[in-house]
Amino acid sequence: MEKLITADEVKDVLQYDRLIDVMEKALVLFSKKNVVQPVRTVLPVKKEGGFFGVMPSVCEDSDILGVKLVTFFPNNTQRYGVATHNAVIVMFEIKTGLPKAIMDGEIITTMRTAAVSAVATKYLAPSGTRKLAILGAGVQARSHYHALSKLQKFEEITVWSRTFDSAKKCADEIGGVACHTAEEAVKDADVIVTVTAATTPILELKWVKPTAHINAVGACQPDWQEISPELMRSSVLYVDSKEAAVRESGDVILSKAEIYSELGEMISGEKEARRESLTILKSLGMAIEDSMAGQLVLDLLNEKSHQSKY
Ligand SMILES: NC(=O)C1=CN([C@@H]2O[C@H](COP(=O)(O)OP(=O)(O)OC[C@H]3O[C@@H](n4cnc5c(N)ncnc54)[C@H](O)[C@@H]3O)[C@@H](O)[C@H]2O)C=CC1
Ligand SMILES: O=C([O-])C1=[NH+]CCC1
Repeated sequence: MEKLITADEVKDVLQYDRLIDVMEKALVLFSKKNVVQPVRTVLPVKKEGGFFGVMPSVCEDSDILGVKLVTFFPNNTQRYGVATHNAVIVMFEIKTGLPKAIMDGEIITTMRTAAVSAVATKYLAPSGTRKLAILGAGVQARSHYHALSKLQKFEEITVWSRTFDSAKKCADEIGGVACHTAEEAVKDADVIVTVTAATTPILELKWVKPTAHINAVGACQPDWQEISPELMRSSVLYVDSKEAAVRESGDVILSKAEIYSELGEMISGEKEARRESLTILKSLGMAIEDSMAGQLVLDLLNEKSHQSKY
């Protein structure tokens, strides 16, 4: 094995511009059935109310063979002062199957999830978008602000979370305004991001603009919800993977909402980008996103070492 790559090294090279392009490619490859990837294996870790997820993927057309091992321990930040999501990614040579790198997967999880939401927002946000609302004030709240700001400068940004103090801290960091209620935060918002660890709905149909685009990123278990069933059923629903959405997403399963399209099908023009309708991306996270982001990190480290030599 050639490389062990730390979180700092990943952070040093990974940039949203390149990552957003790579995620767009990953979504299309997946929907065109060029990726072999089972729905995530999830093992519960009951004492901490968490889980251990195993996410392998192969894409022979892009020389990708990798796996992410990820944990979600929702009480970590409050109890132990560490991140709630932790991960490693292992990359293998497609030709020989030899392992080529083990890298930190926390930064990649943080950034690739926001980059996928940026891809969806690029196609689905209404014209004249000016206001972004973020529900949740943790790691993904911040990464979503950074990734979505690559698309445009928002005139207004609001943040709501479980406690006003955490919303205020996040809002101060990103130049937004903290709100006391989710309803207040999403009023007139063109783009809404739900990035909470909530397990019951926090966003209602009657609060949102009829043309809003919502990136629904939390609630990745079949009995967890972030979005009200009425809002799910009233929106044009996009998902990263249909197979995963009907197995893993409580928002999809419990509302019985109809899925309109995978993101990859919409990007490649097989399905419409319904920009002027109320749209939701239900994002669960896919293994191919991690493996392709992992390969991007290897490519960027390679480019960096060449630059320093010449
Ligand atoms: N779709 C995907 O690819 C991915 C999804 N996620 C999901 O995104 C969500 C956010 O992740 P992180 O920011 O890393 O977590 P985090 O632990 O850093 O932040 C979670 C935030 O949710 C808030 N929160 C917790 N319970 C709440 C409730 N009942 N109501 C309102 N707010 C509540 C917390 O106060 C905190 O601000 C999680 O559900 C996570 O599983 C994370 C990574 C990838
Ligand atoms: O894709 C991912 O890594 C995750 N999705 C939900 C929790 C972690």
